[in-house]
Amino acid sequence: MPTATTVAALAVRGASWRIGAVPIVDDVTLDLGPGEFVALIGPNGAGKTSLFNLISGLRRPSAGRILLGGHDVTALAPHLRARHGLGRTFQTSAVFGSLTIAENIALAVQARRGGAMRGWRRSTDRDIAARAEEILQRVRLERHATRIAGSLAHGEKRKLEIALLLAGEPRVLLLDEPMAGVSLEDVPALVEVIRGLTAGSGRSVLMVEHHMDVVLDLADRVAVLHHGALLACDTPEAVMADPFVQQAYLGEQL
Ligand SMILES: Nc1ncnc2c1ncn2[C@@H]1O[C@H](COP(=O)(O)OP(=O)(O)OP(=O)(O)O)[C@@H](O)[C@H]1O
Repeated sequence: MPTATTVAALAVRGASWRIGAVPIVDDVTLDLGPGEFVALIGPNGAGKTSLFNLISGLRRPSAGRILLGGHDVTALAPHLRARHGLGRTFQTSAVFGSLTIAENIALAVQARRGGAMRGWRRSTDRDIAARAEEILQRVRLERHATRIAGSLAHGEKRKLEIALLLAGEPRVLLLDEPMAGVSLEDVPALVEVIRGLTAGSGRSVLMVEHHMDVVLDLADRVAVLHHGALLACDTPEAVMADPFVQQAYLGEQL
């Protein structure tokens, strides 16, 4: 959790989103410190995706603010929030299926470098190749670099999506159900790649995930949404022991 002296990597301040009079996200306040890993949980329909949409800018909050690294981005479009260090994966894939893994990553790095360097100097091919290689290793896909992305199983495709996100040099990553569709035997390797996203990098992660074993393994803190409101946000142990959380989810899968 950020202290008074650190600027939160992501700060959600009193964010609400209503459809008509119905609150879908209800006055949520949540801070993510640099390097912190927070899991966002809650039953189907609790408002997790809607909160992600407010943070990434796909939706404008009815009230409240979103700050990235201390900058108020509430009025900014999604691509402008990316410039403030925000990256988001989607449950649907953004991968070019007919290109290889290496080509997909190199293209993403080139897109980022080309954009960032415009008007000054463009990155050389060698810079791009070196950064693409670094990312390949970080997501542990180096042995599969020449495989066609469209032929990958869910677990590897998910790693590639994370690689494409890393090409954008994000400071805050929003991961939306990264384990969805991934076969059980591929889960541990993907968990290790995701764990590596925050380790030693100062990068922060906010992850929606239904697999509680994955949540408890990865998260520094767990935020619980219930009917759009934040019911609890604490260490995994404290949240699991919280009687309000237990009561709210009695008989429901978290
Ligand atoms: N554009 C929309 N129009 C009407 N209702 C919406 C819209 N988007 C979300 N909702 C409603 O808001 C509530 C929260 O939806 P949301 O998808 O954010 O929940 P969630 O916690 O992500 O659920 P899940 O775990 O199933 O993905 C649901 O009742 C949903 O039907």
